[in-house]
Amino acid sequence: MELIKVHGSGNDFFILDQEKLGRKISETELKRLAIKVCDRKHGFHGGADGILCVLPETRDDVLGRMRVINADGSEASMCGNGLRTVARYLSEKNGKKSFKVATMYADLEVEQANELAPGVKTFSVEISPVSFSADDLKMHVGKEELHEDKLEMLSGELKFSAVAVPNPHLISFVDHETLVSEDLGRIASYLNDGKNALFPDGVNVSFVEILSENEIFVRTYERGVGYTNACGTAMSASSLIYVLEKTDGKGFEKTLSVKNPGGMVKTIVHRKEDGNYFMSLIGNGTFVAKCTVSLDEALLGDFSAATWEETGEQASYEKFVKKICE
Ligand SMILES: N[C@@H](CCC[C@H](N)C(=O)O)C(=O)O
Repeated sequence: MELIKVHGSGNDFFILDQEKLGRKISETELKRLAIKVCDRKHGFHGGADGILCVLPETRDDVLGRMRVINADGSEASMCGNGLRTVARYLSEKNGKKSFKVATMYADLEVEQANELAPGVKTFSVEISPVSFSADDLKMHVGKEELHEDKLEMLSGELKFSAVAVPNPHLISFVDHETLVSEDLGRIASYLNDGKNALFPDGVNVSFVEILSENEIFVRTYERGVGYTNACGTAMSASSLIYVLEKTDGKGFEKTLSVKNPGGMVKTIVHRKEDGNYFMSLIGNGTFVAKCTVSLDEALLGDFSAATWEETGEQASYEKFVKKICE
């Protein structure tokens, strides 16, 4: 089986192209594969945040389908950082620069963009559909929507907004001290324990610090994963809430820099004529290594005979991160 180790802002994945596998991988195998391969201690080459399974599509403008399997084997409806890497994969496979990728709930527009820095392949992807409704969020907080509201059961101080893009996100604007505190882990691990009444299906939780008018920092604890270097849908959701709550709506169609522990992306928040929102998420789609591993051995967690061939792209990405941190 061929795998490609990829990342978007340090949010890392293995791409598995179902078409190249030769046989259909079963649901049980896919879940088990994600758990085994992604394990940070015993997985393949340091593990990953998830597996991105690429499946064929027959429609002309849709070049493929992306399925997102989190490190714990659960399936997510979307993955923004992952979609950039899948967009790049399908772009190179089909020799096209602009097309659509099917995801669980929508066919999303993707296109190659100007490189963020020399040697850093960059893609822009659509993040949508957007919903604030408790039903779509599978949220039970006694309110239909959450917009900068307190949730006393989580914190006496913090205010939260909730939005599905379409995976669920809970967002709080905080000061720097709170951003780096243990509060994020405490709140997010409780909300993702599978037992709590507020988000029984879990939720991605982000703390956001406003750095300047056009710059925010987003730190995320992901459902099904834990702390990540970055979460693309969280950065898009945070950008939307930022524009709605902190710019009096003046931030639409403006490019925002979104810093994260793994690097930086750009976002643009759009409002359509029908009043609906969508975001453009622009950032790296880095291929770290091309790998081969036997599926049967991977399912047993045995990677002793696997191969790992670095592409050399990571060096350019690290140079880019060094520059933005100066
Ligand atoms: N890292 C992703 C989101 C992956 C899915 C998430 N953990 C969930 O369960 O919703 C991103 O870049 O958006």
